[in-house]
Amino acid sequence: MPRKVNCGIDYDDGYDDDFDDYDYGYDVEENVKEPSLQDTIKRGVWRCSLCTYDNDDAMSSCDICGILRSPSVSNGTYDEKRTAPFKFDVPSPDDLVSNGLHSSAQHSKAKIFDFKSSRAPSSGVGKNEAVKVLSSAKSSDSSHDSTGKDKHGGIIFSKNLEINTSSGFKASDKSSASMAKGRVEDSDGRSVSNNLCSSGQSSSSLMPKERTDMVEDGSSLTHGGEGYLTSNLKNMTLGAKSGNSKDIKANSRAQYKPEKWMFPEKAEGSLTQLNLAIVGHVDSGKSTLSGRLLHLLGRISQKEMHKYEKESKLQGKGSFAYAWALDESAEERERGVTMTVAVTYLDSKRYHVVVLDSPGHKDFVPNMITGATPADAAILVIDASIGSFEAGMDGTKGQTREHAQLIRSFGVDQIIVAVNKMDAVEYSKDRFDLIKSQLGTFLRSCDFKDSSVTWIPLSAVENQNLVVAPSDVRLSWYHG
Ligand SMILES: Nc1nc2c(ncn2[C@@H]2O[C@H](COP(=O)(O)OP(=O)(O)OP(=O)(O)O)[C@@H](O)[C@H]2O)c(=O)[nH]1
Repeated sequence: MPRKVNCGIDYDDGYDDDFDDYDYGYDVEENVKEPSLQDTIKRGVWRCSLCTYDNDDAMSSCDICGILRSPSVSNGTYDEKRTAPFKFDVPSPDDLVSNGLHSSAQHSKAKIFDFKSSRAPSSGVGKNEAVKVLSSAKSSDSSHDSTGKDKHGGIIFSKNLEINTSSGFKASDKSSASMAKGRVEDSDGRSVSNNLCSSGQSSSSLMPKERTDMVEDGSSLTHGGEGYLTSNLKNMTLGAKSGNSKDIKANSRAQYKPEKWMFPEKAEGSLTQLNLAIVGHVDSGKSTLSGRLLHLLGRISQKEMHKYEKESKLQGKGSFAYAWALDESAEERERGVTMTVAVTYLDSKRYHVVVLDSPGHKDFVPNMITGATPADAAILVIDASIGSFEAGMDGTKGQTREHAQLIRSFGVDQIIVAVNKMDAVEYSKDRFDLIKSQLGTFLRSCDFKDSSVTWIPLSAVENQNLVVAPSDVRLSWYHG
């Protein structure tokens, strides 16, 4: 179940109390009679057919669960006979929420990415900041401008990444809102991913895709890599996700065609949602990278960052300051380990990028599966340090392998490999090339095409190759 990461907006209601973050103006009174349906209709609200929340008449979808308002409810009138036509042989309302409504614009044009961007939330995902996925998995109960040139990778979000999407992920405005996701047991996830790599079948032969390359500048989508990290998201395109015979849910989704009224009217200028999973072995720096990007792109203010730095230092975990923006729970912060999928977003001119920061620890693979399933694209974060990359590639314990397999099984066929912590290996080209060679072979066995993988050497801690070209001379061999 997703939970928003609370960064960016301070819900100060003007009263100097301790509850500014949560004060929605609802004073609890005892013995207050529940308003009847008729009462709510008169008040200019409509009641959600799923969760029964009384929404303001102006809302086109439920503020709590995201279910669309039935077209039969209009102009303040309510036709009781015509409630939402959910049938048992079609996905439930929860499926609609979890599948997402915005990403379902499968034929939508791909647009150029620009991260200089706005802080305004898109209509697609609620007005708050972010969500954090709290899986019900049992384990969680335990204790700028891009001008890429080179042929390697890119500054992290930039060129050459074509995103295919068939799913979405609608984050409701309320933290408590349930974002129902299918619960996938660990064993299932593992067997699916294992089968994936052993199938040896080409995804394209199994699931012909409608893939529409609509990069506005018409630039090539061939990979090899160019630019810094953010510049590699600029050329993303949206189409149908590429699947595989073992694809977890592509088939079931493909069979179902939502009716027209189920899609909210897309306001002019509204953004298309793109779900970006951040995955990788434990401690590879996923949260630090995500936090750094949020900060660099203006989603975390300087003031908030100071707060995280101060608090993390006080707990003797100064190096986790950026990760704290994503890892919010006391336990996650104390252990320095992400346990649930943190969800936040970045807005570009065209896309509302929902960032799904996944846990890397093997105990939390079920959480990763639950939270990252709707991914349209992924950043696979690698720890370049000696021994750490090797640990992630370990056949039985390495989550680099497992996450790559899982992401592919979710239908994601384009990834950015963020070779992080390059500072720890003196930005060595040899180390980068070795990682690229070994991991590249494995990714190929998972049915990732070379042309769909972008490689970027970077350092989240030293802010190298994230949103601008690297300044450290030791990375001069990289021509991003
Ligand atoms: N030297 C160096 N350390 C880094 C870098 N990025 C992250 N780290 C450190 O790596 C440690 C783990 O970082 P996290 O961001 O928590 O890693 P994670 O992948 O999110 O961890 P899990 O979600 O628990 O798997 C922290 O001490 C970070 O400071 C980097 O670029 N260079």
